[in-house]
Amino acid sequence: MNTDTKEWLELAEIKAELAERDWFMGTSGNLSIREPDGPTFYITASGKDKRKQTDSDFLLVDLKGSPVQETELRPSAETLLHTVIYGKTKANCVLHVHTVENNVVSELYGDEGSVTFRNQEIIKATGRWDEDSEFRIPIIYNHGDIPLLAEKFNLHVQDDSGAVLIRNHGITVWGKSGFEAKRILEACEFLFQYQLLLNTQLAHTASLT
Ligand SMILES: CSCCC(=O)C(=O)COP(=O)(O)O
Ligand SMILES: [Zn+2]
Repeated sequence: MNTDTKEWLELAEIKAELAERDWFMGTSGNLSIREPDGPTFYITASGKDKRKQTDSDFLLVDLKGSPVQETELRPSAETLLHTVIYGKTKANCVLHVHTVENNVVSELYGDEGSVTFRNQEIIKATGRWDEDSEFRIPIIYNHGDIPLLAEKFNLHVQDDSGAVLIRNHGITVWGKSGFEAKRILEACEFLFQYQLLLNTQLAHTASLT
């Protein structure tokens, strides 16, 4: 496996940054980046500690998620979600992380099927620049059957950038570049932390009155 292509190095850099944030607890998370205009993408190997940097962190797969080169590595168990995005959008990077905050938000708002943010400057980081922009993140059930999960996930993939929460599991975001995908992911996690802190403060204030 060629480990010094531009895409490999970019994905390795993103992975290191997300690891620095401690967003890969318990081997969770998976990341991918598409080869330029290509039908192949690099994806994290399954089950690894993504905080570690090694020459076998990623493997190259096709749009069905099958390795295109001889390898002992297994692609991420959630590769199908990445193939859904690359198959129907012009996205070039997909990031999936489990954080306590994204899990708690997904549980709090899961019955509503989505969580919507408004009146937050950081919404601009998702590409929504109007003052009254809303940012709605769908929340889907965490089906253990990955093809079924991918089918449900597919219903929320239309644009070249976006985000979907999987209930009590994690978030998957995508963008036209690694930079955009990371920016959206960071904005989402900011909004989750804000919402949880706000809920706590409001509950505290209510308990005093
Ligand atoms: C250990 S978390 C369960 C699997 C998961 O949700 C995940 O994100 C990591 O799976 P992978 O096969 O990509 O390592
Ligand atoms: Zn996961």
